[in-house]
Amino acid sequence: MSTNSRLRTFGSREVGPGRPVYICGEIGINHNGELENAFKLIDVAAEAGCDAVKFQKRTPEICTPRDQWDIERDTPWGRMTYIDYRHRVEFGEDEYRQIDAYCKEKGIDWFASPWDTEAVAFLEKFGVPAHKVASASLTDDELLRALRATGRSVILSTGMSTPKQIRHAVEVLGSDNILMCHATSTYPAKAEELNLRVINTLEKEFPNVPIGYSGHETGLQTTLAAVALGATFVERHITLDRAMWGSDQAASVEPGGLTRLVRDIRTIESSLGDGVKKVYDSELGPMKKLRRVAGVVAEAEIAAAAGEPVTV
Ligand SMILES: C=C(OP(=O)(O)O)C(=O)O
Repeated sequence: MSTNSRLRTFGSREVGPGRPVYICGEIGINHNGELENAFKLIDVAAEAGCDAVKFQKRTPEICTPRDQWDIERDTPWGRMTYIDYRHRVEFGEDEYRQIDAYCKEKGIDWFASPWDTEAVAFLEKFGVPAHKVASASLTDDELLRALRATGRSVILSTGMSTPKQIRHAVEVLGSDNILMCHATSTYPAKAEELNLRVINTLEKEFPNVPIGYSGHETGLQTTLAAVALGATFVERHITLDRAMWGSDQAASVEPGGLTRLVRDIRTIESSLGDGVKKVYDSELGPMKKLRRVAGVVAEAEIAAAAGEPVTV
């Protein structure tokens, strides 16, 4: 762990205030069980400049309630039972070995949200840089304890959760290794239900925890607003095509949008600065030309004034 209590280690990178926003393209199950789709989505994320891609890892027999197993549904692969479908969209060890090798080749991190403790053990075999707790798992103490025991950084998503449940999850996980994400768990989420100021509420309530944002809205503006409000981690679902089959595709970002999102996040974070009022050297020319009453113009005085509290 870093000496700065609000920085977290994700593999070789530090995440938190003062560090570049860590941008994660959530593949989830938008690969529809096809490794080729996963590779294409990894390409899209790497080319857009994302730091990571993320998957969801479930042990179907544990995560699917027993009374749902035999319910039949139509899928692109024909009519099948729900448990067979859950297996159809789940990658196993061989596929994840290939994903791991491909991400290394592309220079992009990968990790996942384990939905059960067996999935935690599975992911641990790969030395992932972090784990994520999906909002749906925030109340699963057994899973949280297994994640804490890994000693890795854990991203805790807080959609569909009350403040009391969030505080309890933080107690179970401990606050030293977690990064918390504000989220609204509707797909797609309406702008008026994003409540982005919660990012600042969480910052105040958990002063030693970096705060991020996991978005399910359509469009990009509100995710950019989350960065302007201080999100240190951003996650959006990504897709090859929003019209593809699958429950998350419609609320996902397509390749062109992802490129713009990463570009604009980088611009916004560089524009936020350090909050210290100063006169830039580049402003001296316009100052000389435009200011009728000279005021303080000596460069030494300008340099000395940088960082002085502004009193109005
Ligand atoms: C659903 C997930 O997360 P979130 O709650 O942030 O959308 C996930 O990580 O699998």
